[in-house]
Amino acid sequence: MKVLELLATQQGTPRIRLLGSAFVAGVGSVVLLALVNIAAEHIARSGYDQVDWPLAIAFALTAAAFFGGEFYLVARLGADMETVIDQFRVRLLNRIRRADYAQMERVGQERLFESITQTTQTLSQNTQYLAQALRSAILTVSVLIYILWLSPLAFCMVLAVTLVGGWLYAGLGQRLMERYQHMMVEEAKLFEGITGLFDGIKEIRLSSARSEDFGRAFTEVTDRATAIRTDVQIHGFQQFIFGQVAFYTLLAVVVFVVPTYADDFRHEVVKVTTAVLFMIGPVGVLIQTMAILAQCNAAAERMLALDRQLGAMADASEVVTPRPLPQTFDTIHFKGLEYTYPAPEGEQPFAVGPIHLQLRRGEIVFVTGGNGSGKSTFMKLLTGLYTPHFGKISVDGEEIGPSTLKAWRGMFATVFTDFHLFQRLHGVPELDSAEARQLLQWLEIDKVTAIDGDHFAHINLSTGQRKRLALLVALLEKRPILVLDEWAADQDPHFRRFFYYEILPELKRRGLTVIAVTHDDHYFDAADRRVHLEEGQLTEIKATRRSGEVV
Ligand SMILES: Nc1ncnc2c1ncn2[C@@H]1O[C@H](COP(=O)(O)OP(=O)(O)OP(=O)(O)O)[C@@H](O)[C@H]1O
Repeated sequence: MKVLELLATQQGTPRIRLLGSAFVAGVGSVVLLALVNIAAEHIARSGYDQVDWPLAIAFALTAAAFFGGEFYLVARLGADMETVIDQFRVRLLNRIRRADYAQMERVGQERLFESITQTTQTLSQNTQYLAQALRSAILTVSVLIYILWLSPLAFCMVLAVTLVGGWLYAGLGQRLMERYQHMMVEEAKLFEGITGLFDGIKEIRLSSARSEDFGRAFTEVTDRATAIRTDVQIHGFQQFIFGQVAFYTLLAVVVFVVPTYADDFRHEVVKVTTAVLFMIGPVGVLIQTMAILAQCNAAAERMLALDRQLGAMADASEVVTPRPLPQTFDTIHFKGLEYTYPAPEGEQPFAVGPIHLQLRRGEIVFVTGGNGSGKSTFMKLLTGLYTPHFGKISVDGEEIGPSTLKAWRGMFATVFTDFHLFQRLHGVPELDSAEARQLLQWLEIDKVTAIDGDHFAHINLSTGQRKRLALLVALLEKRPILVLDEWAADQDPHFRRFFYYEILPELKRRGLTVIAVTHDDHYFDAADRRVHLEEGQLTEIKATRRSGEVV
């Protein structure tokens, strides 16, 4: 059971607690059943004249222990399950934070998002059914043990029918589970389709051909999802009917078959039949919750598989002891850096490099190149998001390896084209509110937002304004190298000029090294150097500074 495996990942002793309360509930149920049978036997033998107080008190005490154990079992399982889901969600998110970026890109964010949210939701919504299924399983096993005590032959036959029935039932369950997993995959595609509709609503509105094509494709996806969902329901019901048939077969075996082989069974037949009837409730609940249990099991399996998958994707820097790099540097060397994307068979993969480049502290370097020339890939290589397949990076002669990778990444503050602006200033060391206010004014953004404690008052702004806030965060991070990817593209002409001729020189004066991807050929003279990418190959371009100096 993957659910129990998942439960075992929780710190503390949830399994021992569960087994303890399960034992109390199981033993309690059998003693209750035995007391009822003993009382009935007394009445049958001696008639009824007054309440059998010792038996009645024993019944009341056992019932109290039984219900107490059951209550604890159900309540604890719910609480333990919630805790384990919470711990596991945090564990998965931590694994994502520490996973290799390139591998994460390959897996795809939607898949990870869907896996984490859907599986935790399935488990969280069904914890009460899980507890009921566990309680029913315990009662069933306890009653079977009681039947063994009453009549070994009846037990063997009941067990044989239960095992054969259980085996066939499990086979049906396996088929149900496969279909359920298939259904989850189809539903994930459905979810992706809906996300695509909202994300691409402009593109869809503007092209009726695209809109119709999208509609057709989406209908195919929903049809498939509906068909597999119906199939899951049919298989779930088939399994339910089979469970009922198996139960009545069990009763028939007790009443018609066992007495044929055991002469003295007539003394026990009523007790065994009572015991089998006592099982009706728990077995019924087990049957009803089996489909839910299968869903929870599939969800738990996906969570465990995701955990293993993310564990195997751990970033190289996470498995070694990190070492710091000097706070300042003079030169950075890139020697023969190469990176190739995996490509489908028969297709030419896109490759960047070999790149040979030397960066000096305090330089403003522009990176130019046409669309798809590899600028963003180069930026990811440069900042350590991608690990080069060949070549090396060294800072003042010290080669970057897994142990210095974190420190290397820590040298960069970035604003990528697909940047994300967090409302809270995560990771900004000792926020100086006077400096933050000055930066807000300098970046001409103080009229539309403010910094309130450790977060921005508003971030629901235009892309250009949000980019200014992202730049502000990057500057507050106080890293020696600032990487900007087409930062000025969303700024108005006034602020674009201000950025190239005021902001960049001021950052240089403050000692920052700036590496900026840009298409703004009017402002190429704002850079100290320009490197150009074409089909992944980097070359240095002789540039003329504003002053007329050729560099
Ligand atoms: N995640 C990826 N997986 C596979 N190939 C990729 C991936 N990202 C980029 N590529 C390939 O690398 C090429 C260069 O992409 P890159 O984003 O680096 O170019 P770019 O110069 O930044 O382009 P643009 O100016 O359009 O943003 C793309 O054309 C694509 O073929």
